[in-house]
Amino acid sequence: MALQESTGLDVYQTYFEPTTYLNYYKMGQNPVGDDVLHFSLKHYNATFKPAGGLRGKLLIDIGSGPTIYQLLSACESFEEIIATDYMEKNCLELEKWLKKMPGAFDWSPVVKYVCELEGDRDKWAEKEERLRRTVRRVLKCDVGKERPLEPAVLPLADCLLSSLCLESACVTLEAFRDALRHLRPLLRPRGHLVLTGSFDCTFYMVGDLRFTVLPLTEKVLREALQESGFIIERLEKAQRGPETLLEKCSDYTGLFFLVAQKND
Ligand SMILES: C[S@@+](CC[C@H](N)C(=O)[O-])C[C@H]1O[C@@H](n2cnc3c(N)ncnc32)[C@H](O)[C@@H]1O
Repeated sequence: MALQESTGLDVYQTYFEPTTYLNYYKMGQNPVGDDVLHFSLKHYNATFKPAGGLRGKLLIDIGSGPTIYQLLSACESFEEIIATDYMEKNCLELEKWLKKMPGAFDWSPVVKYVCELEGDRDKWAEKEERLRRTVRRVLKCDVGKERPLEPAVLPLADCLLSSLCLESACVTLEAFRDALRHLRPLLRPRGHLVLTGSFDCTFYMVGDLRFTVLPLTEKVLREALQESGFIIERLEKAQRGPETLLEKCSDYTGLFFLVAQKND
């Protein structure tokens, strides 16, 4: 037990406000959100590119939060995507966008940016529709459990993706390793894990509220993946963008994007 809830208080359920968190992803308005978007979208684009990129039937996104940016490239190369989160409120916020409900977050600047990376900015509306068709379910998930998606029974995934989730969900290294161990059985043999996160981060703010993060180093990250039965194929890193340095909403020093393969 070393998740955020180990204090007895379920920090995410109690305090995390999806619409406030989404302010990070108003492109051009939040330097930290832009830092994350520019870095990760570039690497998602390269990872899921049509020629030689990862592809398959099922991709499961772990700890999606209220966000869809992480799925915009993958929706071109996977037949089905399942989004998941620990919080019902985040799942509802995702459903709002998927079902085009009033008040849904406007992802179009981010979708246009990804379409530009893919070579045709004008295809953004088509891509939004494709993603809405491809995300088949939004499920409850808890990486602290041996079976994170229980009671759902799913086929083995060809790819697991998780962005900025594990180091937020786990407050100790032991819990981080356990979470990787819990996720592994969801993946088919030789399936891929696409993981993004931050280095040396101890907190991030959502509005006025502070969320604790497990500070990761490259060494610790590599060891945890190896011990959990993953072989890292690619590890991309970037230092925190200079334009973010005055921002006090988080103390991360850099970002990582990795692709690893389940080793059996
Ligand atoms: C920093 S947000 C990341 C959201 C999104 N993936 C992104 O890239 O912006 C951390 C997410 O982890 C989720 N989370 C917290 N504890 C969790 C747990 N035990 N299992 C799964 N997800 C969890 C939170 O609900 C939240 O959506």
